[in-house]
Amino acid sequence: MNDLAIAANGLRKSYGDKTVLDGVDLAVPTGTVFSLLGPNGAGKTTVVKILSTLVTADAGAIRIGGHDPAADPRAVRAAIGVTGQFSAVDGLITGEENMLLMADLHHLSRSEGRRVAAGLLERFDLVEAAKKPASTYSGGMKRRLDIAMTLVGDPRIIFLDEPTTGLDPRSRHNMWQIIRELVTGGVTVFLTTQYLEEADQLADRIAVLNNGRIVAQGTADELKRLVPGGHIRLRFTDPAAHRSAAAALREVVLTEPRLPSDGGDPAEEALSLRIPSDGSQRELRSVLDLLDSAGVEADELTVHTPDLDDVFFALTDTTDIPGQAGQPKETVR
Ligand SMILES: Nc1ncnc2c1ncn2[C@@H]1O[C@H](COP(=O)(O)OP(=O)(O)OP(=O)(O)O)[C@@H](O)[C@H]1O
Repeated sequence: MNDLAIAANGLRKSYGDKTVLDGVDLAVPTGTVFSLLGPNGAGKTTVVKILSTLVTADAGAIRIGGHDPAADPRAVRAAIGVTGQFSAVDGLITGEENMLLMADLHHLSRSEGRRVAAGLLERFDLVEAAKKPASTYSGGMKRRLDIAMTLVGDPRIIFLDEPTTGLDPRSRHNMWQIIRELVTGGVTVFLTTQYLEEADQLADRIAVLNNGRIVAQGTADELKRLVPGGHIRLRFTDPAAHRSAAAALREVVLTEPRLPSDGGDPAEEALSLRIPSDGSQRELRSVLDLLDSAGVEADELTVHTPDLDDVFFALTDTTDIPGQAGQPKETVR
């Protein structure tokens, strides 16, 4: 069993009469990626701020790299790196100067600072841009520089608060690669993200935060098993074929009103059928057999297996989305 890089028990935090964290427990083994998911305002950034000594908790026991942030914030700060939603990069100076500034903050000697900065600029593919003002960098380059700056102090635990928000898919994949390499090097990563796919790709364990509490915690696969199974979706262009199929499949088909925010074309949706299914060959065959015996052919057949989106919508309330108050994304399966 790994040592815990991050351990928190019974974290509580209120601002005025608003309870932001209402008894949060977290355990992150050394050398793993832990992802905290939650809707906007769930309290993710507050957790990161507390664990990284920027804010004090009202209650709870915390250990970061074995140190208590309340009793020994310096030891915690020496062990961690934090890359927040708002970058530490100074746009007025060059990438290299930003790096050297960090080296100074970490009390590295001039020559050591230059060596570390050069190595990290190389590693993050910023050598060509190093002498240009950081304000001229793309979003992805700024984010890479931000992480490179975080690594100057060689932290063993890194907090990444929404590291890929606003990045294009290529930059996002580059960032994922960087995170994987950090973990291969033994670093522990605590990641908050709005992208469920990101947690799915990177995290060893995921916790879902909602209304100040952890409502589920586990591996991506464990979380996916918490929500009802997937479904087969059939689409038709011919209303008569749709009617025949609905009659043939009436025992198994799901009558499911689409939610306004699902964004599908209502006319198209009206010609769709959903059949709860585990996506197995046996279930697919029985649906196809029923369609065959009714003499109808679907224009499109897709198999939907539960993903983290389903988990997220099932476990977090969505009261801030008009038309979706308190409902999961898919009402029935
Ligand atoms: N300094 C503060 N004073 C008062 N309220 C605060 C403060 N910081 C955070 N909050 C409130 O605490 C709640 C949680 O905020 P937090 O930033 O932790 O959420 P989040 O999950 O990170 O959200 P997002 O995904 O939008 O960044 C919000 O309702 C926010 O308004």
